[in-house]
Amino acid sequence: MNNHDFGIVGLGVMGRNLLLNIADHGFSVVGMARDPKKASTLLSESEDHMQVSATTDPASFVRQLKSPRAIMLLVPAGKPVDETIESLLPHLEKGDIIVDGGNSYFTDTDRRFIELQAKGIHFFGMGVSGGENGARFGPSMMPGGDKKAYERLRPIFEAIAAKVNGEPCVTYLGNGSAGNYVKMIHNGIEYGIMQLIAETYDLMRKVLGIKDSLIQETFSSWNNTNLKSFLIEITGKVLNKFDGDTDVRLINVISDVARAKGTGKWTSQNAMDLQVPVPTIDAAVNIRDLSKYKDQRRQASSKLIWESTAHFTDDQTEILNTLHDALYFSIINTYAQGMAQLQVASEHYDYGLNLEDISRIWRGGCIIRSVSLEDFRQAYIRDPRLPNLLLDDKIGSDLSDKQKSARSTIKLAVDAGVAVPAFMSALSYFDAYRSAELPTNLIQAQRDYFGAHLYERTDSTGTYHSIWD
Ligand SMILES: NC(=O)C1=CN([C@@H]2O[C@H](COP(=O)(O)OP(=O)(O)OC[C@H]3O[C@@H](n4cnc5c(N)ncnc54)[C@H](OP(=O)(O)O)[C@@H]3O)[C@@H](O)[C@H]2O)C=CC1
Ligand SMILES: O=C(CO)[C@H](O)[C@H](O)COP(=O)(O)O
Repeated sequence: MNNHDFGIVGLGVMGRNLLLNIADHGFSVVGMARDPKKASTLLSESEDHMQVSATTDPASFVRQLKSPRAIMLLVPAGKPVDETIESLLPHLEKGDIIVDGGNSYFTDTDRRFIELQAKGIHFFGMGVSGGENGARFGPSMMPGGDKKAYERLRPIFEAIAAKVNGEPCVTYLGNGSAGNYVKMIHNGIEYGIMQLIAETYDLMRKVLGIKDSLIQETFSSWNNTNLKSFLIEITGKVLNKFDGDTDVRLINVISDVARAKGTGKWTSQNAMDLQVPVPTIDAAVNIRDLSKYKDQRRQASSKLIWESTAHFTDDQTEILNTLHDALYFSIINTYAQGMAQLQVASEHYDYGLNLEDISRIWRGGCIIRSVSLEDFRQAYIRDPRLPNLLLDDKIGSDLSDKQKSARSTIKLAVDAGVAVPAFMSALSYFDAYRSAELPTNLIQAQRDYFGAHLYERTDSTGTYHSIWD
């Protein structure tokens, strides 16, 4: 049998669900897993109307696909991707297409493209977002690279993508590794927003002393405001889950040691390389790292004492409104940082990104989907080369109105001694970005003092050195 339209290697959370989604849309599919149990799980989850087969053998997998073959990889990033490609290569023919749908590092995608091009195999990276449910019922997908190869598979991806107002949340994004790069930034923004939500929850429980049920109700109700988004929605649901064994809210028995697969760290590392500040994403990565020092944090908690001096006179509803606006302000600042990184990266790597397209395909299906994405889309329609969302008149004036809430929230946290690094970094980013003058003239002078590194003057061109003593 060699009649399947599409094949996926890696039948874990993403691969299995994406394959079932594709089959649900009338395409015939084959999956490959090394573990036979995963192959049989795919078959057991497929429905009568679907044409699905599964195998553990690369040769049989490739044989079952129509030529030229369309194969997607959904295996962990790094070595597993190279190993999987190696296992398939002996069975492939020129003209076949491999799509890497995992969270691969973008430079790996560039390398693989060159290696596979030399063998006549089309290869492109396509970030996929939406988790388990998104993969099964409509993800957001971020393809880049080999445009002709993408065009051949476009009908499949458009059919399975999430739809917003009938528009599919997938579009060709740009050259080379653009697809994996854009997904990396998506995840960096995801880290920032998740950290901001976690800090909001911390302020509610530790500073405002709000009981669990009201915290849960508050997040749920915020999903009916301008904060409406997937991450706010699931926060309400997460906080409403009770532990079957202990009858307490599950959140209260989950360890605070946070794990990470690396895409947030990559965003920060690459931002430093490109000299684009993304402080809220950096803060989110830092706190996940700090969370791992549980023993040290325990010791420090009994040594480094601070008695809260926080006091508030506003009633609870008013304080929660302030917190709401502070969170909104900080989330928009986080998107602004990630989008600014995309704008710079687009030039630097010659991706040719269109930020309106990216905002459009992030409106549905993905983890950072939110109602604000439509506002960003409109901002990029007004100015496709907008260097920073904060410079858009509408977004800028909205944030200027909300900044007061961010300031009072941070004051409250500082007085209470509760860490809010993401809130602080978002406000500092905003304040630094809106400063026509920064104190970095002093840094220039110091550099010239100790290292004759030269400085520029505000009143004339050229570079200068002074004898400072
Ligand atoms: N989970 C999520 O929410 C999301 C994940 N992603 C990305 O998608 C990719 C897949 O993630 P996910 O489905 O969650 O991962 P899972 O761990 O659930 O599944 C990955 C599958 O890859 C196979 N695999 C593991 N190691 C190797 C290897 N060395 N060679 C070949 N196959 C291997 C395994 O199957 P077997 O051992 O049977 O071969 C496994 O089932 C990753 O890059 C991830 O970062 C992207 C978006 C969301
Ligand atoms: O890509 C994703 C969502 O968009 C994945 O869920 C991602 O792997 C989560 O990252 P981490 O494990 O580092 O929190």
